[in-house]
Amino acid sequence: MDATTAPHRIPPEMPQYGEANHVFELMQNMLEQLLIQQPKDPITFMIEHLQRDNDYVPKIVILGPPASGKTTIAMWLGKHLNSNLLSVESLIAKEYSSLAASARTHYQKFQTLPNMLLVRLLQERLREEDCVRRGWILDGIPETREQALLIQTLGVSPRHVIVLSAPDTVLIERNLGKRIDPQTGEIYHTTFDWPPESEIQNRLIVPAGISEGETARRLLEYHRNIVRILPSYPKIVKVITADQPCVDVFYQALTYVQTIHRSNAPFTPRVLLCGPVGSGKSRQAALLAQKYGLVNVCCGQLLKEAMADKSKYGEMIQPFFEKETAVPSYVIMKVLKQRLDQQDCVERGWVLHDFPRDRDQACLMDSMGYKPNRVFFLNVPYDSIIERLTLRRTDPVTGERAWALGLSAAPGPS
Ligand SMILES: Nc1ncnc2c1ncn2[C@@H]1O[C@H](COP(=O)(O)OP(=O)(O)OP(=O)(O)O)[C@@H](O)[C@H]1O
Ligand SMILES: Nc1nc2c(ncn2[C@H]2C[C@H](O)[C@@H](COP(=O)(O)OP(=O)(O)O)O2)c(=O)[nH]1
Repeated sequence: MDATTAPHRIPPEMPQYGEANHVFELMQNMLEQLLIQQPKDPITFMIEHLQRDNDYVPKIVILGPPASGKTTIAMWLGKHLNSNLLSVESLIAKEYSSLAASARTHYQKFQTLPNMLLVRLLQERLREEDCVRRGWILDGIPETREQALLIQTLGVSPRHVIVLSAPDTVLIERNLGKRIDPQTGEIYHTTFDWPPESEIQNRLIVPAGISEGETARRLLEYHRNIVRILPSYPKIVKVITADQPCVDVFYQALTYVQTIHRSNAPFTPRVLLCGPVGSGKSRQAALLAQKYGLVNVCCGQLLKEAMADKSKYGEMIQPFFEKETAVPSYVIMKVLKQRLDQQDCVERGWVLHDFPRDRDQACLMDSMGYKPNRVFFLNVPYDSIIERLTLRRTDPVTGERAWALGLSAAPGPS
């Protein structure tokens, strides 16, 4: 096939640049907001969106039955992440908002809000600069599937949804000990979280709606709704047991909200296997190559092939093999570059082993622009390695390795 009909070669720098700068996610988030907000002037909107650079601010929903600790965890997360805590109470308490004023009236009468009113209140709040810049944490919102769907049509999509769970009996018992500081809004508990300062202790109040009957009624309401809400958030829900100390719940929640979900960006695996001889690099490389369609690149094998082909690098390598001395890193890197730049490695990705073997080689590889995006270090006890190496057999024809115990050999490098 001549150069005019050969497929267009994607230079390896392109996918690497896209991955390193999260270009795909950047464009995907901007496009998502563009289609949701439908601004009159898309160009200005896109420029402002990109300048805001708020694609990774917290967008968290915390759901759970009464007394499961939603507000407690939401408050602690809000402080830790410097983000905004939004609950029904905080939304209707908003000042200088006619919407909030009418919501307050309705809430005082019926202790609940119509779905559309709540969602419009939420939309008004999320558009404010602090929520745009520092993200938000919804405490107990949405309460119903209808609210979840309405919120989604507004384009408000959380990145992480945490669902707290605990047995009803535990929650009914727990709620009886709930106390609130009217000055700060902080939540305490007569048994699990009692403030040390006597000044705070003295001013704590017993909140409404914590009696056994009231909690049981709210639990019934919650169980009926939650099963219909969760399907709105496939793949981003994490259930955390709330029947454990608050601090443990908090740290599990914090760990989860700090994870970044896999994006839909095209991903070319560039895997590096490190580890002592006999740790299983060749075997794992062969299995990874087989499973994910990667190119299995064994550095040692490459050097032998270069010598067998009597290529110019092969002639440079030959003397070092004959004298059984280390081949200079820059020569190895040239052979490696030749292989990793081939179309199959660029398109399918690669799994490399037997190189780099030291820091200098790793820095050389990095400086040449070959940056693995997954690195595994195989750590095996010394005795196991000795046993494996004594039992290892290599096929002189195919180079495949197997165990003297008859373990089938995984396919060798390609
Ligand atoms: N993991 C926990 N272990 C023990 N007590 C907890 C735990 N989490 C919260 N609490 C206590 O339980 C009570 C209820 O907590 P919180 O108000 O945060 O729950 P909630 O889910 O927001 O409840 P509601 O939905 O009724 O507002 C508080 O007194 C709080 O201190
Ligand atoms: N028990 C056990 N043995 C393994 C495993 N991976 C590889 N082996 C065996 C197969 C080989 O005979 C020997 C060394 O494996 P290898 O893949 O050649 O090691 P490496 O020198 O490439 O790192 O150990 C493994 O995961 N478990």
